[in-house]
Amino acid sequence: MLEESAYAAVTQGSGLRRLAHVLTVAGSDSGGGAGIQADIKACAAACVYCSSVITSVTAQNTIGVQGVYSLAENFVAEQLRSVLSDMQVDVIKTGMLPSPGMITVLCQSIKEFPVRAIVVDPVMVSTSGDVLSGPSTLSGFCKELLPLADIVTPNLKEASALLGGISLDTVDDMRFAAKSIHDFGARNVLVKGGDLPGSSDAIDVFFDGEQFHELCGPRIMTRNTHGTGCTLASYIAAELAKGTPMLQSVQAAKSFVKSALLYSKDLMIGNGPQGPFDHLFMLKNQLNNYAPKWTFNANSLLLYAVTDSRMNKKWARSITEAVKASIEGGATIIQLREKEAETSAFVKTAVDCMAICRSYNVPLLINDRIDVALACDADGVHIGQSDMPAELARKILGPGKIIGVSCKTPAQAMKAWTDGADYIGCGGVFPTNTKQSNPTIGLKGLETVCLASKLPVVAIGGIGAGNIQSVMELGVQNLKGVAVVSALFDQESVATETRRLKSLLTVR
Ligand SMILES: Cc1ncc(COP(=O)(O)OP(=O)(O)O)c(N)n1
Ligand SMILES: Cc1nc(C(=O)O)sc1CCOP(=O)(O)O
Ligand SMILES: [Mg+2]
Repeated sequence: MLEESAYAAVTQGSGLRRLAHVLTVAGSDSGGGAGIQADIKACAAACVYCSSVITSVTAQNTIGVQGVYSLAENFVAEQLRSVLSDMQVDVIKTGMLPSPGMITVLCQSIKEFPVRAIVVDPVMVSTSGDVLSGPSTLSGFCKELLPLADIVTPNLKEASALLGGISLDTVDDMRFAAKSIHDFGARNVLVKGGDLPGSSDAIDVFFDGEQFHELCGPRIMTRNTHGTGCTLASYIAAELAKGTPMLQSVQAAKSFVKSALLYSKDLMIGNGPQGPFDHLFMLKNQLNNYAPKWTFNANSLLLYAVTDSRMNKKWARSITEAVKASIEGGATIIQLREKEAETSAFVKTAVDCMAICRSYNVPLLINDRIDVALACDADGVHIGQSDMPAELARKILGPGKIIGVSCKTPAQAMKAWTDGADYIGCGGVFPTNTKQSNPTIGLKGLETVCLASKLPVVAIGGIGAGNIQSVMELGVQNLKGVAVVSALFDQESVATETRRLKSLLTVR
Protein backbone atom coordinates (compact mmCIF):
# COMPACT_ATOMS: atom_id res chain seq x y z
CA MET A 1 0.00 0.00 0.00
CA LEU A 2 2.71 2.46 1.04
CA GLU A 3 4.87 1.42 -1.90
CA GLU A 4 2.03 1.90 -4.32
CA SER A 5 1.09 5.33 -3.09
CA ALA A 6 4.57 6.51 -2.17
CA TYR A 7 5.84 6.03 -5.68
CA ALA A 8 2.48 6.67 -7.35
CA ALA A 9 3.28 3.73 -9.56
CA VAL A 10 0.86 1.90 -11.77
CA THR A 11 1.77 -1.62 -12.80
CA GLN A 12 0.87 -2.25 -16.39
CA GLY A 13 -0.06 -5.62 -17.91
CA SER A 14 3.53 -6.13 -19.10
CA GLY A 15 4.81 -5.96 -15.52
CA LEU A 16 6.38 -2.56 -16.23
CA ARG A 17 5.53 0.24 -13.87
CA ARG A 18 4.63 3.73 -14.77
CA LEU A 19 4.50 6.82 -12.59
CA ALA A 20 1.58 9.17 -12.24
CA HIS A 21 2.62 12.08 -14.46
CA VAL A 22 1.99 15.83 -14.38
CA LEU A 23 3.08 18.12 -17.23
CA THR A 24 3.63 21.68 -16.12
CA VAL A 25 3.36 24.43 -18.73
CA ALA A 26 4.83 27.46 -17.01
CA GLY A 27 7.62 30.01 -16.73
CA SER A 28 11.08 29.48 -15.28
CA ASP A 29 12.02 31.31 -12.04
CA SER A 30 15.80 31.70 -11.93
CA GLY A 31 15.53 32.05 -8.12
CA GLY A 32 14.06 28.55 -7.93
CA GLY A 33 11.16 29.45 -5.62
CA ALA A 34 8.22 29.62 -8.02
CA GLY A 35 7.30 28.67 -11.59
CA ILE A 36 8.57 25.51 -13.22
CA GLN A 37 11.08 24.94 -10.43
CA ALA A 38 8.39 24.99 -7.72
CA ASP A 39 6.12 22.79 -9.82
CA ILE A 40 8.75 20.09 -10.26
CA LYS A 41 9.62 20.12 -6.56
CA ALA A 42 5.95 19.98 -5.50
CA CYS A 43 5.34 16.99 -7.77
CA ALA A 44 8.51 15.33 -6.48
CA ALA A 45 7.29 15.85 -2.91
CA ALA A 46 4.01 14.18 -3.89
CA CYS A 47 6.02 11.32 -5.48
CA VAL A 48 4.72 12.12 -8.97
CA TYR A 49 6.73 12.49 -12.19
CA CYS A 50 6.79 15.98 -13.66
CA SER A 51 7.68 16.97 -17.22
CA SER A 52 7.93 20.63 -18.14
CA VAL A 53 7.15 22.91 -21.07
CA ILE A 54 8.71 26.33 -20.55
CA THR A 55 6.73 29.31 -21.78
CA SER A 56 8.96 32.08 -20.53
CA VAL A 57 12.26 32.59 -18.77
CA THR A 58 12.31 35.13 -15.95
CA ALA A 59 15.31 36.73 -14.30
CA GLN A 60 14.04 36.68 -10.75
CA ASN A 61 15.20 36.56 -7.15
CA THR A 62 13.86 37.23 -3.66
CA ILE A 63 13.74 40.97 -4.42
CA GLY A 64 11.60 40.84 -7.54
CA VAL A 65 11.48 40.16 -11.28
CA GLN A 66 14.34 41.81 -13.16
CA GLY A 67 13.48 40.54 -16.66
CA VAL A 68 11.11 38.36 -18.68
CA TYR A 69 12.00 36.61 -21.93
CA SER A 70 9.08 34.78 -23.50
CA LEU A 71 9.68 31.89 -25.86
CA ALA A 72 8.27 31.84 -29.39
CA GLU A 73 4.78 30.35 -29.51
CA ASN A 74 5.77 27.78 -32.13
CA PHE A 75 8.60 26.59 -29.90
CA VAL A 76 6.18 26.16 -27.00
CA ALA A 77 3.98 24.17 -29.38
CA GLU A 78 6.99 22.02 -30.27
CA GLN A 79 7.76 21.28 -26.61
CA LEU A 80 4.12 20.36 -26.01
CA ARG A 81 4.15 17.98 -28.96
CA SER A 82 7.42 16.39 -27.82
CA VAL A 83 6.01 15.54 -24.40
CA LEU A 84 2.38 14.80 -25.19
CA SER A 85 3.03 12.67 -28.28
CA ASP A 86 5.45 10.42 -26.42
CA MET A 87 4.58 10.27 -22.73
CA GLN A 88 1.39 9.30 -20.98
CA VAL A 89 0.57 12.52 -19.16
CA ASP A 90 -2.22 12.28 -16.56
CA VAL A 91 -2.67 15.93 -15.69
CA ILE A 92 -1.58 19.24 -17.25
CA LYS A 93 -0.94 22.10 -14.87
CA THR A 94 -0.58 25.60 -16.30
CA GLY A 95 1.24 28.59 -14.86
CA MET A 96 2.61 31.67 -16.60
CA LEU A 97 1.12 32.00 -20.12
CA PRO A 98 2.50 35.34 -21.27
CA SER A 99 0.61 35.89 -24.55
CA PRO A 100 -2.82 35.18 -26.09
CA GLY A 101 -1.08 33.09 -28.78
CA MET A 102 0.49 30.90 -26.10
CA ILE A 103 -2.98 30.17 -24.68
CA THR A 104 -4.27 29.23 -28.13
CA VAL A 105 -1.31 26.93 -28.76
CA LEU A 106 -1.85 25.23 -25.38
CA CYS A 107 -5.60 24.75 -25.93
CA GLN A 108 -4.96 23.22 -29.34
CA SER A 109 -2.50 20.76 -27.80
CA ILE A 110 -4.95 19.84 -25.03
CA LYS A 111 -7.61 19.10 -27.61
CA GLU A 112 -5.19 17.04 -29.73
CA PHE A 113 -3.78 15.09 -26.75
CA PRO A 114 -6.51 14.80 -24.08
CA VAL A 115 -5.41 14.17 -20.50
CA ARG A 116 -7.34 13.25 -17.35
CA ALA A 117 -7.43 16.71 -15.83
CA ILE A 118 -6.32 20.30 -16.39
CA VAL A 119 -5.28 22.46 -13.43
CA VAL A 120 -5.07 26.16 -14.22
CA ASP A 121 -3.13 28.52 -11.99
CA PRO A 122 -3.89 31.94 -13.50
CA VAL A 123 -0.46 33.45 -12.89
CA MET A 124 -0.69 37.15 -13.67
CA VAL A 125 1.35 39.05 -11.13
CA SER A 126 4.36 37.79 -9.13
CA THR A 127 4.43 37.93 -5.32
CA SER A 128 6.69 40.98 -5.69
CA GLY A 129 3.96 42.73 -7.73
CA ASP A 130 5.59 42.36 -11.16
CA VAL A 131 3.28 41.67 -14.12
CA LEU A 132 3.92 38.21 -15.65
CA SER A 133 0.94 37.99 -17.95
CA GLY A 134 -0.75 41.18 -19.09
CA PRO A 135 -4.42 42.11 -19.67
CA SER A 136 -4.16 41.06 -23.36
CA THR A 137 -4.30 37.42 -22.25
CA LEU A 138 -7.53 37.80 -20.23
CA SER A 139 -9.98 37.16 -23.04
CA GLY A 140 -8.21 33.98 -24.28
CA PHE A 141 -7.86 32.85 -20.73
CA CYS A 142 -11.57 33.13 -19.97
CA LYS A 143 -12.92 32.03 -23.35
CA GLU A 144 -10.42 29.34 -24.38
CA LEU A 145 -8.64 27.91 -21.34
CA LEU A 146 -11.16 28.08 -18.49
CA PRO A 147 -13.77 25.97 -20.32
CA LEU A 148 -11.12 23.19 -20.46
CA ALA A 149 -10.12 23.52 -16.80
CA ASP A 150 -11.03 20.96 -14.16
CA ILE A 151 -9.93 23.44 -11.53
CA VAL A 152 -8.69 27.02 -11.56
CA THR A 153 -6.89 28.46 -8.51
CA PRO A 154 -6.89 32.29 -8.54
CA ASN A 155 -5.79 34.39 -5.59
CA LEU A 156 -7.84 37.47 -4.78
CA LYS A 157 -5.97 39.71 -7.25
CA GLU A 158 -6.25 37.17 -10.04
CA ALA A 159 -9.92 36.48 -9.35
CA SER A 160 -10.56 40.21 -9.45
CA ALA A 161 -8.66 40.56 -12.75
CA LEU A 162 -10.62 37.67 -14.29
CA LEU A 163 -13.84 39.45 -13.30
CA GLY A 164 -13.00 42.88 -14.70
CA GLY A 165 -11.36 44.36 -11.60
CA ILE A 166 -14.17 43.98 -9.04
CA SER A 167 -13.12 44.40 -5.44
CA LEU A 168 -13.03 41.27 -3.28
CA ASP A 169 -12.94 42.10 0.41
CA THR A 170 -14.98 39.46 2.20
CA VAL A 171 -15.62 35.72 2.17
CA ASP A 172 -19.01 36.46 0.57
CA ASP A 173 -17.20 38.34 -2.22
CA MET A 174 -14.97 35.27 -2.66
CA ARG A 175 -18.03 33.04 -3.01
CA PHE A 176 -19.43 35.40 -5.61
CA ALA A 177 -16.09 35.34 -7.47
CA ALA A 178 -15.90 31.53 -7.35
CA LYS A 179 -19.38 31.24 -8.80
CA SER A 180 -18.72 33.84 -11.50
CA ILE A 181 -15.45 32.16 -12.55
CA HIS A 182 -17.27 28.83 -12.59
CA ASP A 183 -19.63 30.40 -15.13
CA PHE A 184 -16.67 30.72 -17.55
CA GLY A 185 -16.68 26.92 -17.74
CA ALA A 186 -14.09 25.79 -15.16
CA ARG A 187 -15.56 22.76 -13.38
CA ASN A 188 -14.12 23.64 -9.97
CA VAL A 189 -12.85 26.95 -8.61
CA LEU A 190 -10.58 27.58 -5.64
CA VAL A 191 -10.42 31.28 -4.71
CA LYS A 192 -7.47 31.68 -2.36
CA GLY A 193 -8.00 34.21 0.40
CA GLY A 194 -4.45 34.44 1.71
CA ASP A 195 -4.52 38.22 1.15
CA LEU A 196 -7.99 38.79 2.59
CA PRO A 197 -7.78 41.91 4.79
CA GLY A 198 -8.67 41.71 8.47
CA SER A 199 -8.48 37.93 8.77
CA SER A 200 -6.03 36.11 11.01
CA ASP A 201 -6.64 32.90 9.04
CA ALA A 202 -6.07 31.93 5.44
CA ILE A 203 -9.57 31.15 4.16
CA ASP A 204 -9.99 29.67 0.69
CA VAL A 205 -13.35 29.20 -1.00
CA PHE A 206 -13.82 26.04 -3.06
CA PHE A 207 -16.82 25.77 -5.38
CA ASP A 208 -17.62 22.62 -7.35
CA GLY A 209 -20.58 24.03 -9.24
CA GLU A 210 -23.04 22.93 -6.57
CA GLN A 211 -21.51 23.33 -3.15
CA PHE A 212 -19.22 25.84 -1.50
CA HIS A 213 -16.57 24.73 0.99
CA GLU A 214 -14.64 27.17 3.14
CA LEU A 215 -11.17 25.74 3.67
CA CYS A 216 -9.62 27.41 6.64
CA GLY A 217 -5.98 27.30 7.75
CA PRO A 218 -3.78 29.35 10.04
CA ARG A 219 -1.84 32.20 8.45
CA ILE A 220 1.83 31.27 8.87
CA MET A 221 3.95 34.28 9.69
CA THR A 222 7.00 33.97 7.45
CA ARG A 223 8.76 35.87 4.66
CA ASN A 224 9.17 32.59 2.80
CA THR A 225 5.92 32.47 0.84
CA HIS A 226 7.29 32.90 -2.69
CA GLY A 227 5.91 30.14 -4.90
CA THR A 228 2.98 29.06 -2.73
CA GLY A 229 0.46 29.49 -5.57
CA CYS A 230 2.50 27.42 -8.06
CA THR A 231 3.12 24.79 -5.41
CA LEU A 232 -0.51 24.51 -4.36
CA ALA A 233 -1.71 24.08 -7.95
CA SER A 234 1.04 21.57 -8.76
CA TYR A 235 0.32 19.52 -5.65
CA ILE A 236 -3.38 19.45 -6.57
CA ALA A 237 -2.35 18.27 -10.05
CA ALA A 238 -0.09 15.59 -8.56
CA GLU A 239 -2.87 14.27 -6.31
CA LEU A 240 -5.31 14.23 -9.22
CA ALA A 241 -2.72 12.34 -11.26
CA LYS A 242 -2.65 9.67 -8.54
CA GLY A 243 -6.42 9.36 -8.74
CA THR A 244 -7.33 11.32 -5.60
CA PRO A 245 -10.79 12.99 -5.82
CA MET A 246 -10.86 16.76 -6.39
CA LEU A 247 -11.77 18.11 -2.94
CA GLN A 248 -9.35 15.72 -1.23
CA SER A 249 -6.62 16.78 -3.67
CA VAL A 250 -7.20 20.41 -2.74
CA GLN A 251 -7.14 19.58 0.98
CA ALA A 252 -3.96 17.53 0.62
CA ALA A 253 -2.32 20.38 -1.30
CA LYS A 254 -3.30 22.93 1.34
CA SER A 255 -1.97 20.69 4.05
CA PHE A 256 1.31 20.22 2.16
CA VAL A 257 1.79 23.96 1.66
CA LYS A 258 0.99 24.67 5.30
CA SER A 259 3.52 22.08 6.47
CA ALA A 260 6.17 23.32 4.02
CA LEU A 261 5.70 26.91 5.24
CA LEU A 262 5.88 25.84 8.87
CA TYR A 263 9.06 23.85 8.26
CA SER A 264 10.64 26.68 6.28
CA LYS A 265 9.59 29.54 8.53
CA ASP A 266 13.13 30.42 9.52
CA LEU A 267 14.91 29.59 6.24
CA MET A 268 17.09 32.35 4.83
CA ILE A 269 17.64 32.16 1.07
CA GLY A 270 18.38 35.50 -0.60
CA ASN A 271 18.22 38.94 0.95
CA GLY A 272 14.93 40.22 -0.46
CA PRO A 273 11.54 40.41 1.23
CA GLN A 274 10.08 37.30 -0.37
CA GLY A 275 11.96 34.07 0.22
CA PRO A 276 11.35 30.60 -1.19
CA PHE A 277 10.52 27.63 1.02
CA ASP A 278 11.70 24.05 1.20
CA HIS A 279 9.43 21.68 -0.74
CA LEU A 280 11.38 18.59 0.18
CA PHE A 281 11.25 19.02 3.94
CA MET A 282 9.87 15.52 4.26
CA LEU A 283 13.15 14.05 3.08
CA LYS A 284 14.70 15.53 6.19
CA ASN A 285 12.23 13.67 8.35
CA GLN A 286 13.94 10.35 8.85
CA LEU A 287 10.74 8.37 9.04
CA ASN A 288 9.27 9.94 5.88
CA ASN A 289 5.70 10.20 7.09
CA TYR A 290 4.21 10.62 3.66
CA ALA A 291 0.59 9.86 4.50
CA PRO A 292 -1.38 13.03 3.79
CA LYS A 293 -2.75 14.78 6.83
CA TRP A 294 -6.35 14.77 5.68
CA THR A 295 -6.52 11.13 6.68
CA PHE A 296 -7.34 12.48 10.19
CA ASN A 297 -11.10 12.35 10.55
CA ALA A 298 -12.39 14.45 13.46
CA ASN A 299 -15.37 12.10 13.80
CA SER A 300 -12.97 9.51 15.20
CA LEU A 301 -12.91 11.61 18.40
CA LEU A 302 -16.47 10.47 19.26
CA LEU A 303 -15.58 7.90 21.93
CA TYR A 304 -11.94 8.35 22.77
CA ALA A 305 -10.55 5.64 25.10
CA VAL A 306 -7.50 6.64 27.16
CA THR A 307 -5.77 3.70 28.86
CA ASP A 308 -4.42 3.58 32.42
CA SER A 309 -2.01 0.82 33.44
CA ARG A 310 -2.88 1.10 37.14
CA MET A 311 -6.56 0.40 36.47
CA ASN A 312 -5.87 -2.46 34.10
CA LYS A 313 -3.53 -4.03 36.67
CA LYS A 314 -6.23 -3.69 39.31
CA TRP A 315 -8.64 -5.62 37.11
CA ALA A 316 -5.95 -8.16 36.13
CA ARG A 317 -5.94 -7.55 32.42
CA SER A 318 -3.21 -6.58 30.00
CA ILE A 319 -3.23 -3.30 28.11
CA THR A 320 -3.70 -5.14 24.85
CA GLU A 321 -6.75 -6.94 26.25
CA ALA A 322 -8.13 -3.61 27.45
CA VAL A 323 -7.54 -1.94 24.09
CA LYS A 324 -9.14 -4.80 22.16
CA ALA A 325 -12.19 -4.83 24.46
CA SER A 326 -12.68 -1.08 24.17
CA ILE A 327 -12.54 -1.23 20.38
CA GLU A 328 -15.00 -4.12 20.34
CA GLY A 329 -17.29 -2.06 22.56
CA GLY A 330 -17.19 0.83 20.07
CA ALA A 331 -14.24 3.10 20.97
CA THR A 332 -13.36 5.20 17.93
CA ILE A 333 -9.79 6.20 18.86
CA ILE A 334 -7.30 4.93 21.46
CA GLN A 335 -4.65 6.74 23.45
CA LEU A 336 -2.00 4.77 25.32
CA ARG A 337 -1.46 6.77 28.52
CA GLU A 338 1.02 4.66 30.40
CA LYS A 339 2.51 6.96 32.99
CA GLU A 340 4.33 4.26 34.92
CA ALA A 341 5.67 2.07 32.12
CA GLU A 342 9.37 1.75 31.45
CA THR A 343 10.36 2.72 27.93
CA SER A 344 11.14 -0.77 26.63
CA ALA A 345 7.86 -2.19 27.99
CA PHE A 346 5.94 0.81 26.66
CA VAL A 347 7.35 0.36 23.15
CA LYS A 348 6.53 -3.36 23.18
CA THR A 349 2.96 -2.73 24.34
CA ALA A 350 2.59 0.06 21.80
CA VAL A 351 3.73 -2.19 18.95
CA ASP A 352 1.21 -4.86 20.02
CA CYS A 353 -1.59 -2.31 20.37
CA MET A 354 -0.74 -0.84 16.95
CA ALA A 355 -1.28 -4.27 15.40
CA ILE A 356 -4.69 -4.52 17.10
CA CYS A 357 -5.73 -0.98 16.16
CA ARG A 358 -4.61 -1.39 12.52
CA SER A 359 -6.66 -4.58 12.23
CA TYR A 360 -9.78 -2.65 13.33
CA ASN A 361 -8.83 0.52 11.44
CA VAL A 362 -8.96 2.55 14.67
CA PRO A 363 -6.25 5.23 15.18
CA LEU A 364 -3.81 4.81 18.07
CA LEU A 365 -2.14 7.79 19.73
CA ILE A 366 0.62 7.81 22.33
CA ASN A 367 0.41 10.05 25.39
CA ASP A 368 3.40 12.37 25.95
CA ARG A 369 6.07 10.20 24.30
CA ILE A 370 7.03 11.30 20.78
CA ASP A 371 9.88 8.77 20.81
CA VAL A 372 7.52 5.87 21.55
CA ALA A 373 5.10 7.07 18.86
CA LEU A 374 7.94 7.07 16.33
CA ALA A 375 9.24 3.71 17.49
CA CYS A 376 5.90 1.95 17.01
CA ASP A 377 4.78 4.07 14.01
CA ALA A 378 1.65 5.11 15.93
CA ASP A 379 -0.91 7.32 14.23
CA GLY A 380 0.06 10.24 16.43
CA VAL A 381 0.51 11.68 19.90
CA HIS A 382 -1.40 13.54 22.57
CA ILE A 383 0.61 16.19 24.39
CA GLY A 384 -0.14 18.62 27.20
CA GLN A 385 0.94 22.16 27.97
CA SER A 386 4.05 20.99 29.81
CA ASP A 387 5.02 18.28 27.30
CA MET A 388 6.98 18.68 24.04
CA PRO A 389 5.69 21.89 22.37
CA ALA A 390 3.26 21.03 19.57
CA GLU A 391 5.19 23.02 16.96
CA LEU A 392 8.29 20.97 17.67
CA ALA A 393 6.30 17.73 17.79
CA ARG A 394 4.96 18.55 14.31
CA LYS A 395 8.51 19.13 13.07
CA ILE A 396 9.64 15.80 14.41
CA LEU A 397 6.59 13.78 13.40
CA GLY A 398 5.97 15.29 9.99
CA PRO A 399 2.61 16.15 8.42
CA GLY A 400 1.25 12.61 8.35
CA LYS A 401 0.76 12.11 12.09
CA ILE A 402 -2.13 13.19 14.29
CA ILE A 403 -1.28 15.64 17.06
CA GLY A 404 -3.68 16.43 19.92
CA VAL A 405 -2.98 19.12 22.51
CA SER A 406 -4.58 19.58 25.97
CA CYS A 407 -6.09 23.07 26.32
CA LYS A 408 -7.99 24.76 29.12
CA THR A 409 -8.18 28.26 27.65
CA PRO A 410 -9.02 29.96 24.32
CA ALA A 411 -5.42 31.23 24.06
CA GLN A 412 -4.04 27.69 24.36
CA ALA A 413 -6.54 26.51 21.73
CA MET A 414 -5.42 29.25 19.34
CA LYS A 415 -1.77 28.34 19.84
CA ALA A 416 -2.50 24.64 19.22
CA TRP A 417 -4.01 25.63 15.89
CA THR A 418 -1.10 27.77 14.77
CA ASP A 419 1.37 25.13 15.98
CA GLY A 420 -0.12 22.62 13.56
CA ALA A 421 -2.19 20.40 15.90
CA ASP A 422 -5.14 18.39 14.57
CA TYR A 423 -7.45 18.50 17.59
CA ILE A 424 -7.54 19.67 21.18
CA GLY A 425 -8.48 17.82 24.37
CA CYS A 426 -10.36 20.15 26.70
CA GLY A 427 -10.87 19.63 30.43
CA GLY A 428 -11.18 18.70 33.17
CA VAL A 429 -14.80 19.20 32.51
CA PHE A 430 -15.70 17.51 35.81
CA PRO A 431 -13.55 16.57 38.82
CA THR A 432 -11.51 13.40 38.32
CA ASN A 433 -9.45 11.05 40.46
CA THR A 434 -7.45 9.85 37.47
CA LYS A 435 -5.27 12.95 37.13
CA GLN A 436 -3.95 14.63 40.26
CA SER A 437 -4.40 18.38 40.87
CA ASN A 438 -6.31 18.90 37.67
CA PRO A 439 -8.26 22.20 37.63
CA THR A 440 -11.91 21.81 36.58
CA ILE A 441 -13.30 24.15 33.92
CA GLY A 442 -16.91 22.90 33.92
CA LEU A 443 -19.32 22.79 31.00
CA LYS A 444 -19.16 26.58 30.67
CA GLY A 445 -15.36 26.52 30.36
CA LEU A 446 -15.61 23.73 27.79
CA GLU A 447 -18.11 25.73 25.75
CA THR A 448 -15.91 28.84 25.85
CA VAL A 449 -12.86 26.93 24.61
CA CYS A 450 -14.89 25.15 21.90
CA LEU A 451 -16.25 28.44 20.59
CA ALA A 452 -12.75 29.89 20.41
CA SER A 453 -11.15 26.80 18.90
CA LYS A 454 -10.51 26.41 15.20
CA LEU A 455 -9.76 22.76 15.79
CA PRO A 456 -12.12 19.91 16.66
CA VAL A 457 -12.43 19.34 20.40
CA VAL A 458 -12.73 16.26 22.59
CA ALA A 459 -13.91 16.81 26.18
CA ILE A 460 -12.12 15.05 29.05
CA GLY A 461 -12.24 14.74 32.82
CA GLY A 462 -14.74 12.93 35.02
CA ILE A 463 -16.96 11.92 32.11
CA GLY A 464 -19.10 8.77 32.43
CA ALA A 465 -22.58 7.39 31.85
CA GLY A 466 -24.15 9.89 34.26
CA ASN A 467 -22.99 13.08 32.56
CA ILE A 468 -21.89 12.15 29.02
CA GLN A 469 -25.10 13.47 27.50
CA SER A 470 -24.86 16.80 29.31
CA VAL A 471 -21.49 17.27 27.59
CA MET A 472 -22.69 16.48 24.09
CA GLU A 473 -25.90 18.49 24.65
CA LEU A 474 -23.76 21.63 24.64
CA GLY A 475 -24.34 21.26 20.92
CA VAL A 476 -21.23 23.17 19.85
CA GLN A 477 -20.40 22.20 16.29
CA ASN A 478 -16.70 21.42 16.80
CA LEU A 479 -17.19 19.40 20.00
CA LYS A 480 -16.70 15.99 18.44
CA GLY A 481 -16.68 13.61 21.39
CA VAL A 482 -15.56 12.60 24.85
CA ALA A 483 -12.31 11.12 26.14
CA VAL A 484 -12.72 8.70 29.00
CA VAL A 485 -10.39 6.79 31.32
CA SER A 486 -11.96 5.39 34.51
CA ALA A 487 -15.51 5.00 33.17
CA LEU A 488 -14.08 2.47 30.69
CA PHE A 489 -11.02 0.97 32.34
CA ASP A 490 -11.74 1.07 36.08
CA GLN A 491 -14.60 -1.33 35.43
CA GLU A 492 -15.07 -5.06 35.41
CA SER A 493 -16.01 -5.29 31.74
CA VAL A 494 -14.38 -2.75 29.42
CA ALA A 495 -16.43 -3.88 26.42
CA THR A 496 -19.75 -3.57 28.28
CA GLU A 497 -18.95 -0.11 29.61
CA THR A 498 -17.70 1.09 26.25
CA ARG A 499 -20.90 -0.17 24.63
CA ARG A 500 -22.96 1.65 27.26
CA LEU A 501 -21.22 4.98 26.64
CA LYS A 502 -21.36 4.50 22.88
CA SER A 503 -25.09 3.94 22.97
CA LEU A 504 -25.54 7.11 25.05
CA LEU A 505 -23.48 9.04 22.48
CA THR A 506 -25.35 7.77 19.48
CA VAL A 507 -28.88 8.00 20.90
CA ARG A 508 -30.97 10.57 19.01
C1 LIG B 1 -7.70 13.59 24.89
C2 LIG B 1 -6.84 14.04 26.00
N1 LIG B 1 -7.01 15.26 26.48
C3 LIG B 1 -6.21 15.69 27.50
C4 LIG B 1 -5.22 14.89 28.01
C5 LIG B 1 -4.28 15.37 29.08
O1 LIG B 1 -2.97 15.52 28.58
P1 LIG B 1 -1.88 16.23 29.50
O2 LIG B 1 -2.40 17.56 29.87
O3 LIG B 1 -0.58 16.15 28.82
O4 LIG B 1 -1.87 15.33 30.77
P2 LIG B 1 -1.41 13.80 30.84
O5 LIG B 1 -2.41 12.95 30.17
O6 LIG B 1 -0.09 13.69 30.19
O7 LIG B 1 -1.36 13.54 32.30
C6 LIG B 1 -5.10 13.62 27.46
N2 LIG B 1 -4.17 12.76 27.91
N3 LIG B 1 -5.90 13.21 26.47
C1 LIG C 1 -5.83 12.44 31.40
C2 LIG C 1 -6.70 13.57 31.76
N1 LIG C 1 -6.52 14.82 31.27
C3 LIG C 1 -7.39 15.68 31.75
C4 LIG C 1 -7.41 17.11 31.40
O1 LIG C 1 -8.17 17.85 32.02
O2 LIG C 1 -6.69 17.49 30.50
S1 LIG C 1 -8.48 14.98 32.82
C5 LIG C 1 -7.75 13.49 32.63
C6 LIG C 1 -8.22 12.26 33.32
C7 LIG C 1 -9.53 11.79 32.81
O3 LIG C 1 -9.82 10.61 33.44
P1 LIG C 1 -11.30 10.17 33.82
O4 LIG C 1 -12.02 9.94 32.55
O5 LIG C 1 -11.09 8.92 34.60
O6 LIG C 1 -11.88 11.26 34.65
MG1 LIG D 1 1.00 14.94 28.93
